[in-house]
Amino acid sequence: MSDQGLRASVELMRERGLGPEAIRVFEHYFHQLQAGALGTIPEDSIEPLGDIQALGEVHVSDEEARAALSKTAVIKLNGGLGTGMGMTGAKSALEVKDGLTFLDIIALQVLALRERWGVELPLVLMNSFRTSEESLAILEKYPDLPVEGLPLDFIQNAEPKLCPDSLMPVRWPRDPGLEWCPPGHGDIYVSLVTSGVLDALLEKGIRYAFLSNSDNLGATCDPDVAAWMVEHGLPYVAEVCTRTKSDRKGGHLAVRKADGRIVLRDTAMVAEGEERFFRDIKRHNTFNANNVWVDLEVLRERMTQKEGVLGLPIIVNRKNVDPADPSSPEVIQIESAMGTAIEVFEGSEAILVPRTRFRPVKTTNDLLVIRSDFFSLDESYHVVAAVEGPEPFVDLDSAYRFVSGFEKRFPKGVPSMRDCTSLRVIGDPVFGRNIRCVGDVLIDGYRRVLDDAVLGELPPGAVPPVSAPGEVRTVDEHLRAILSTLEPAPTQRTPLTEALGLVVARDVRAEINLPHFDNASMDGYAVRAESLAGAAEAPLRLRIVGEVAAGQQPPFSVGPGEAARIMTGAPIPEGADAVIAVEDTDGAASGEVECRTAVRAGRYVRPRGEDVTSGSVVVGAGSVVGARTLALLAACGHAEVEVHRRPHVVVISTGAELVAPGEPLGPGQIHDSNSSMLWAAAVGAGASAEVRGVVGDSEEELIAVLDEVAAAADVVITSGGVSMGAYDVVKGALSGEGIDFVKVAMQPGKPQGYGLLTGPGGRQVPLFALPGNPVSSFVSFEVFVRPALRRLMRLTPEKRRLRPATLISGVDSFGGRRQFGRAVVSRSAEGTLVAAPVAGQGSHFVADLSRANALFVVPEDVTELVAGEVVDVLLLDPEA
Ligand SMILES: Nc1nc2c(c(=O)[nH]1)N[C@H]1C(S)=C(S)[C@@H](COP(=O)(O)OP(=O)(O)OC[C@H]3O[C@@H](n4cnc5c(N)ncnc54)[C@H](O)[C@@H]3O)O[C@H]1N2
Ligand code: MOO
Repeated sequence: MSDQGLRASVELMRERGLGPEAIRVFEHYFHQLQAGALGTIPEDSIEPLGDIQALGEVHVSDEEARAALSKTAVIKLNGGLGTGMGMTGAKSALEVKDGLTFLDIIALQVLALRERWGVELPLVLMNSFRTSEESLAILEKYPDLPVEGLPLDFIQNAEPKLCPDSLMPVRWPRDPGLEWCPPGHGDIYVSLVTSGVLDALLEKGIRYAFLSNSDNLGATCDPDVAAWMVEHGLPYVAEVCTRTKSDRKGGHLAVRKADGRIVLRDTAMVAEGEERFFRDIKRHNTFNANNVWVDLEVLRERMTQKEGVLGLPIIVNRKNVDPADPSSPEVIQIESAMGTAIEVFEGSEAILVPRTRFRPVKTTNDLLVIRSDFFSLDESYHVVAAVEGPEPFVDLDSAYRFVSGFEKRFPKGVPSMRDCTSLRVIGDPVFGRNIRCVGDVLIDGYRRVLDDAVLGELPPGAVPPVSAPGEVRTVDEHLRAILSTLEPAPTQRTPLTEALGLVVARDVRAEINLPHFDNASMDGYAVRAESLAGAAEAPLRLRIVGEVAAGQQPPFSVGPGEAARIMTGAPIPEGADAVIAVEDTDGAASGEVECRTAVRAGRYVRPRGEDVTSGSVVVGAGSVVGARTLALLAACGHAEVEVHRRPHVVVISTGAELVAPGEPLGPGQIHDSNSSMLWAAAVGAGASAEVRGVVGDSEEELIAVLDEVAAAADVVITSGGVSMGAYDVVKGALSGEGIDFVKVAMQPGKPQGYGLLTGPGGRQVPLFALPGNPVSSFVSFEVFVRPALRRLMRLTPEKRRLRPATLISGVDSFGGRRQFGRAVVSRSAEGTLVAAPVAGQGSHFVADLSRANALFVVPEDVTELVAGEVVDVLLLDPEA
């Protein structure tokens, strides 16, 4: 790697008009990147943060508060585009509450604070070039907002995205705007200098700045924190909140052993293999709320000293040049995080604040809760909960993920959530006006929810119309919930022999004719048909002018009275229009050949384009690649075909009792049979699969393994650890990680977990947590995982066909659960199917499972079937 990449980048930055500080900072990080810096913070270099000041215990007089606020400015990070919610403009322009956008609320919060405390309290946005105009237009509504001598915003710097190998600036002519990225929010310190805002603030006597994200409505400029900072003469204060299981992925503060300074370790800064320490919420028990207070004088001094290079830890972010297109080339974005500046200042402190100061709106689930009556805006435009207790948990289906889909489905406002503990929506119903959610609500499969509906509240003894979380789901509800999260896998050009069983993503056209040229279908002699007129009555002799074998191009032509010896597949020579088979001649190799029959023109000639004409569609989108398709594609000369990518499944078994087959059994131990079984079932369904092995009963170990596999797996299947036992590790580790644990009204397979695991770079990986009993695991695979894999591969039908079969013996079943029994199904003499249930129907009978070739289905409302009754069966093996 040479400095060529750096020179080219700097050149581009100059052309774009970026200032010397921005370029110096880029150079600084570029050299670090070249030197292989990863910006990681190893666990053994830090100690947990330890005891810190809690905001609740800070006592500040009104005078101190006013004094502190009078020297403070509010700066909002406002470059976010809300791409995660399908937005393309400024995220803060989204209407979030009572018809107000984030920016309206921010402006009103600031104006209210000014009035309450009689202070100037400037508000400044750090925009990107894409958010500035739209944001300032919203703030125009507030003529009193601007403060003399200060702009309402400044624009953050930009830098080129780099090619990972050459470190050259990436070129993306399709959309050159995507060749640039902001250098992370750590750039705020540089941009404050380059924009002149830092000097302007200090000139006005503003000494402190409160920095926070504009999508965090809890981040109000709290006078108590300001006063505490002033009282203790602190250069820098970071707000942290107590960490819960659902904050395992948020960055945390820690103390660096080497110099005792506080450092921030964000997700991207975790050393390989150390995820489990990072996620250990007992060890690192607070997270960084990204609300930061800085002494601007100290900042200026430091920036001057360091010529604008604050030296924040580098973050090497790997993305695709077009973030919306995962198949676009990978790039490196050099970034830094605002909060890491904590390590730069001697004497920085952290303060523990209530979670109400961390209320970001990252998803439309968050948006629903904020918009609802669970929260209201008080007279200072602070977001306050209208009722006590935890916020409702909301999980909307994928149709609501983008703001556009969300607005369309709540055209008359969001439901009342004051009395709601959870709301899950499966499917994509449109909600009417004035709807109330009470308790736990699950909406599944509705087309619309009517005006004035009360959801979840039922008179005593009534049967719920839909099941609520924690209660029992039907098999169909659970499958629908799973499938609603899945879309066909991205397409990929794939070599022929790797495409077997995959679905063709776009029509394939022939670029040549088949046959490619007129050729012989018999060994014999190429002739002009007219030369042999009359040969049937008396043999005729033709002069042999040459010979042509398959693979040759004849350099001669065949005239009247002439013949050329020809082999099957060889091109017909010019002049000839038919072939006489060698059997109808004397077989001479040279001189003259005696022909004993006449031939019509075209006889034994396979004309060019007879099979396939160039330009025609030979394999249509949607067809499944099999041996015959491969023959055709290969014949047409295609080495690759564009198909939906084969999903890669990783299988993990859990349980301390498990040992691998081949290992001796200790007391209480059993062999792991689910790993091999689920691996084979996945491969049988068309996926590629790998066995990751056994994880014992440690949550930390499981999380570490999942962190690792989430980087490459397309689907993860775990078995075991999902029921009610004391060591149910999967349920323990993954509840609150996006995985839902439910009971499904089926037997076997009642306890089930499913959800999307978040991997590196926000990759969403479907995870199935199947029950441990071997038969339960197998049946769960058949009923839930196989259809899901088929959806990813775009194979149809997703579910196995049900066929009628006559039971040859009776069976009992639980009422209220759909039973999937195991049976041997065969054909009767009349050709109908008969099903013989295997003897062992318990969830642990592996031998009877292996004997069976079908599952039979006993519906939920049936408790007994007698011999001779007809049941639906799913045949597990293809019929010959
Ligand atoms: N009190 C309750 N207990 C159980 C309930 C319940 O509702 N309340 N549900 C039962 C049902 S139904 C099932 S199914 C199982 C599911 O159990 P887990 O998923 O938690 O699985 P484990 O407890 O880890 O194991 C169950 C069983 O399967 C054996 N096993 C586990 N993994 C493997 C493997 N890889 N290869 C072979 N065998 C395996 C394990 O040794 C246990 O015997 O819970 C019931 N309990
Ligand atoms: O429902 Mo469990 O799955 O009986 O074995």
